[in-house]
Amino acid sequence: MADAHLQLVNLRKTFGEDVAVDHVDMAIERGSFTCLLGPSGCGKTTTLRMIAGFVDPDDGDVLIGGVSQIGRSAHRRPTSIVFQDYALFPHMTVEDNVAYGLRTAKIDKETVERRTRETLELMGLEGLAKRYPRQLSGGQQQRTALARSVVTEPEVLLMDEPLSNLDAKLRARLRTDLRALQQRLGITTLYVTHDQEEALAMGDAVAVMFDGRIEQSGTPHELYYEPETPFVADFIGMNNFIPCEMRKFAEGQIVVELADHQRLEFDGARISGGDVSEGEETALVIRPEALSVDVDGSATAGAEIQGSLIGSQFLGPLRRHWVKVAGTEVVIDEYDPDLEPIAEPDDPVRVRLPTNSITIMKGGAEKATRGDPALRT
Ligand SMILES: Nc1ncnc2c1ncn2[C@@H]1O[C@H](COP(=O)(O)OP(=O)(O)OP(=O)(O)O)[C@@H](O)[C@H]1O
Repeated sequence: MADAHLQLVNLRKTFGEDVAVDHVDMAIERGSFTCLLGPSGCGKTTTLRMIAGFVDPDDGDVLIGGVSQIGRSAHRRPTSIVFQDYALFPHMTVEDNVAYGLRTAKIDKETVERRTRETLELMGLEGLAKRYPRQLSGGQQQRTALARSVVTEPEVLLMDEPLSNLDAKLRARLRTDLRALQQRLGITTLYVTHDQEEALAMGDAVAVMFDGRIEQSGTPHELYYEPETPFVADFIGMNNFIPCEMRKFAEGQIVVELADHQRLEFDGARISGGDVSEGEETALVIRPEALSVDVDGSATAGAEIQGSLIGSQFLGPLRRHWVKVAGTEVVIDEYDPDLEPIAEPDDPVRVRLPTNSITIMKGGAEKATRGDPALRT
């Protein structure tokens, strides 16, 4: 990376027998907003705490601006952290909470006052300066916590699920505010979340973590459209995994066979996770919105498969269909407001799979069988 500001090199942390963080490498660009995304217990917070200096790694390095932070205590690192519960001092006003970090750094009174005032203004908190945390809404507390973290002008801002205590509407709005603020400050930010929608909406880059490891890093667009592992394909957005066996795998021609012996032929498809050999169990991975369903099934470009309708639901902007294909439940979203129910349950239907939206995922067969219980028959 051209200008990696924060770098994690082979970072590892165990708690007894548990490997919480397993050889993690990351390079975070200066001024960028990077999300560390993963399910509960995958090691996100431990990674953040190692960067901040609250947890010592067993192995590896944390570099900021090329300088190792190992052996430096938390308050000597050029980092600042915003916690999920904000951790505001309840007995201090907003103003004193914000000024706290500057006062403990023994900065002169005038500078403390000026920087506190500027930061309160930046956060739109100037009218609340004399209030106590208990007199603030959740969103205002969150902004105060953020103000307290940026007032010391850290090089790297670390955030651990800072929006998760807020209701859904406010959370969605604050994403935009937070992102705008980070861009104005140009501060390198690592943001931990388990919410994939939040990560896609906010991150310049997203690193997906699972079981202590980084499964894949990339832009939100890359993670959504080019998942490299079954975990990422399943975790980011909704995806169908249709188990199949590779029958022919050659340049310009791919033939797969489903469990009910239907064959599909494509002249090309995205292959993910490595080559799939002939005879290998694999899965077709395809998004609900890329599929379409038809009763009469007039032929179009791309592969088609037969199935039977399980049911349909009207969901406002879309109609969602569940179709059983070779023993697997496939979800299909059609974004057409005029769409009427296409058939009755159990009626035969034809599902179209546009070739350019299919990923053949090595190792996907296992995911397809384990799968999401909601998608299993
Ligand atoms: N101080 C500790 N002592 C023992 N085990 C710990 C400690 N801190 C974390 N762990 C374990 O390390 C693993 C990773 O935890 P971590 O909190 O980093 O995950 P996380 O992805 O942040 O999860 P969440 O989203 O639920 O906060 C978990 O199995 C957790 O139980």
